[in-house]
Amino acid sequence: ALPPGPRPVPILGNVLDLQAKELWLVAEKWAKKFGDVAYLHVAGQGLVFATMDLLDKKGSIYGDKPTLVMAGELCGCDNMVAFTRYGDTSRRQRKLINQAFGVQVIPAYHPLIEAETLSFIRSLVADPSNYIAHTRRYAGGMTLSVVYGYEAAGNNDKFLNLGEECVDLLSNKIASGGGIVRVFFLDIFPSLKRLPTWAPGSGFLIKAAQWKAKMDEFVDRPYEFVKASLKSGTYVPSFCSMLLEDEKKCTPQFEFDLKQTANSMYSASMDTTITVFCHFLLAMVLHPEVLIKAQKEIDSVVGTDRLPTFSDRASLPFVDAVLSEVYRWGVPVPLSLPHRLMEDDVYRGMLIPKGSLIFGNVWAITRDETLFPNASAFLPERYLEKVEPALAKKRDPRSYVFGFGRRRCPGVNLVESSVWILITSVLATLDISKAKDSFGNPVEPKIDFNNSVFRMPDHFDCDIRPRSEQALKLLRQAEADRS
Ligand code: HEM
Repeated sequence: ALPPGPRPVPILGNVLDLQAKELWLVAEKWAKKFGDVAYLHVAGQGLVFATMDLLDKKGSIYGDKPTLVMAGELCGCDNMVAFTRYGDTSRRQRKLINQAFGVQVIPAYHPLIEAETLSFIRSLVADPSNYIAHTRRYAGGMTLSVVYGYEAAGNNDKFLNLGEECVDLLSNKIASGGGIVRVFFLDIFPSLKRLPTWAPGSGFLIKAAQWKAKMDEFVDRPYEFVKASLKSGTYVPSFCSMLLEDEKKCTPQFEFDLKQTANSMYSASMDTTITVFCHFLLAMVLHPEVLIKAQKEIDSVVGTDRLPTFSDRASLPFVDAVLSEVYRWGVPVPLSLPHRLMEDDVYRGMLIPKGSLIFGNVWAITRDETLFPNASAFLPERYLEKVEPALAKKRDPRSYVFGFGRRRCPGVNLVESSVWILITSVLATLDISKAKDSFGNPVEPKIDFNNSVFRMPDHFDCDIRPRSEQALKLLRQAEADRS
């Protein structure tokens, strides 16, 4: 039999069950009611919400991606790494990413990451309320630099703006998780894509053509920048320039792979990092006791005469616990990205049909009270407890917030370094608290989630300021040392 799930209506199935703005909240209820696998369908297309290691265990049959008519065929995103079908292309793409961001390569970027972190903190001090734009500049600027050798010109840079626009199009219009039904409608009735553009209800075709033009620009323009700078000899060494130097290797296929992969690395780095940083900020605003405890740890290990560096990490276990809890409590991608099952599978006697789309029910895992007592509370201390290695792995948010199996996020090594130094440096130099109204009373942050793929809080007010004169002096000093 199929796994259990909410009762479908005839023909259209569970369309109505999938309409929620924060679909992960509903998916958590399914996990409670139906267990670790819930099955739904939309006009026969199976959807599985899984809370356990289904996706990891049989990687070879769970590593595929769906062909999405809207995102792929109509909007030209089918060669983005997160959408490529499992096989030679996805293997070639992931090999390239590993060359850029494999665990052994990351230390080479430490100086760049430290410089970008410093510039991020400077921007936060100068203009604290624009923390989202600064984080985009930080994460996007870093990937633009590593991948294309391109230095972004401030927050208003043309490639950063293009990235912002296209990632938003992609996650909220073209391939949204919550708006899943919109995608499926076309995937289930693909003949709709042949509607003439004058036909009633065909507005989406015109939109798709506009979106495709934008997405093509997003893929082509930064790549053309590298090619042009290589030709004129003005290039700054980068992942692309390094691979393009060897002309013998530059077959059209290779260039196509490189261009797509470079774009995927750039596009995947921004909203993810913004989401994680916003959750960190929010946690600090709501939990001043955690902020103070983390600052004390940094002061006792690093002192106040220098900024933290990567070599301090092993001596800062509480800061590491804060980062783990930010991942778990914030859940940046709460339903992960869907995988496609390549053949029928039997799990605990239940049949999961070939072609089903499998969503990691990551939100439900993070709210599981047996793994995380008092799960909705922000409690970094839970990660300081010594537990059996197997349980520690199960509780480690890195086992699920970066996705699963053969499609697990290949940017994770970069994130582990860049987000760690980012929050450690912020804790060392800045104070974060609730915003104040005109009478000086603290204002509760207003939290809302309106992005369907990333659990990204809308902008909320908070107060960010230097911790002390000494912290400002250190920042100025570090800047002078770099220039
Ligand atoms: C805090 C930041 C990040 C988080 C939380 C995150 C999370 C994720 C998740 C949940 C997936 C889906 C995995 C799956 O389908 O099972 C994913 C895929 C991906 N991520 Fe990340 N990511 C982050 C940053 C980055 C960065 C900086 C890069 C740049 C290299 C990156 C590149 C990718 C790519 C290319 C994929 C598609 C992989 C594939 O389908 O084979 N991510 N990420």
